[in-house]
Amino acid sequence: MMRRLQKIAVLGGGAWGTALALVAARAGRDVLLWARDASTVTAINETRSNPSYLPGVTFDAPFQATGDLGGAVSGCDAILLVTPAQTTREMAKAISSTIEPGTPVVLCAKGIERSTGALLADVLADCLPQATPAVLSGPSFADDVAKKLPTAVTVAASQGEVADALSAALASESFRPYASTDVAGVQIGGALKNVLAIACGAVVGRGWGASAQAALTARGFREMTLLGTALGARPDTLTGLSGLGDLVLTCSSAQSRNFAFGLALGRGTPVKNLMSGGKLAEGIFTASVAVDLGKRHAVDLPLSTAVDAVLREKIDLDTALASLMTRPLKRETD
Ligand SMILES: NC(=O)C1=CN([C@@H]2O[C@H](COP(=O)(O)OP(=O)(O)OC[C@H]3O[C@@H](n4cnc5c(N)ncnc54)[C@H](O)[C@@H]3O)[C@@H](O)[C@H]2O)C=CC1
Ligand SMILES: O=C(CO)COP(=O)(O)O
Repeated sequence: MMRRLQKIAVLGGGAWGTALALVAARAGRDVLLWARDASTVTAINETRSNPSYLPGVTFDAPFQATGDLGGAVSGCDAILLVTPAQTTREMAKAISSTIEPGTPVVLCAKGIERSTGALLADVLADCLPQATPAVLSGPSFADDVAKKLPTAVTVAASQGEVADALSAALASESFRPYASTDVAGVQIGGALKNVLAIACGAVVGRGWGASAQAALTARGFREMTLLGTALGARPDTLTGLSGLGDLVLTCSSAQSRNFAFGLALGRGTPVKNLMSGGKLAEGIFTASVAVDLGKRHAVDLPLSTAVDAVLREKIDLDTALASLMTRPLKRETD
């Protein structure tokens, strides 16, 4: 059995990093959060809150923040990496000289590296080979988690005992991790659901109705299943919390930033206005790389392709809908 993981470093001072630091602190761990922005470090240490990212939440369990990355990582038992997906490589490189061999690094971002098409665990294997990669994903809004609302997620590592130890380190009465060994499957569900949530938001924003929203969610799940299994995901992972569970959450709630992005798009906000600034919507980055992966693995991804084409302003939403509705008829499971 693995030893208890007591000292946890959380890298990333945004909404999800802060919520996960609270999760670990509630579970009785010693937590140090690293944030890039000095104002976040000061707010966490002096006001027990992170008003820029989690307004209205005062922490109910103790943890400290620091701006010293090496100091946060040095001597820790596990690292939760919670910066945006596209920063994974630079973050992994930045901690490579400090991390102890074998330390679990839990990928908490939801995305695929845009420049290479690599899953984030493969990015870690590439530039931080001394770490033990793990993934945490599932239906979990940072705000809900920070407010101690009941949440369940999946934690995967290729060695089951690592996944079990991480689950035990984070579990509390309001946060229930399920352990898995399907590292690829857990990553793919979390990445793809963001693209589909943009599409669902657009359907709602454009007023195309709840029937279309449900159809898109179900056909989106089909895309997730086809691409996921082509990339090595296990089907039972994709029907679990990190796949179907998260897809249902983000395809149905404007609390999702990806859904909210699509909603604004559907209501007529131009793509270029939505792209400039605003909240992080990881699906924007994942859409094009999902399409590339689909081509590479000969998997047809009509919904992700439509989202990508709309985001690139190659087609508008009405054209996207028309092209989806008039595709050649086919058997549902073909
Ligand atoms: N917010 C949520 O409900 C959930 C978010 N996630 C995932 O967690 C990841 C992070 O999301 P959030 O924390 O919500 O985003 P956020 O926008 O709230 O925070 C992002 C944080 O990353 C920092 N950051 C940005 N670029 C950086 C860089 N180059 N180096 C270091 N730090 C950098 C920002 O300063 C900020 O502290 C995303 O992949 C998201 O999909 C996963 C589950 C839930
Ligand atoms: O991943 C999430 C919930 O599981 C958060 O979704 P958004 O990034 O779309 O807000």
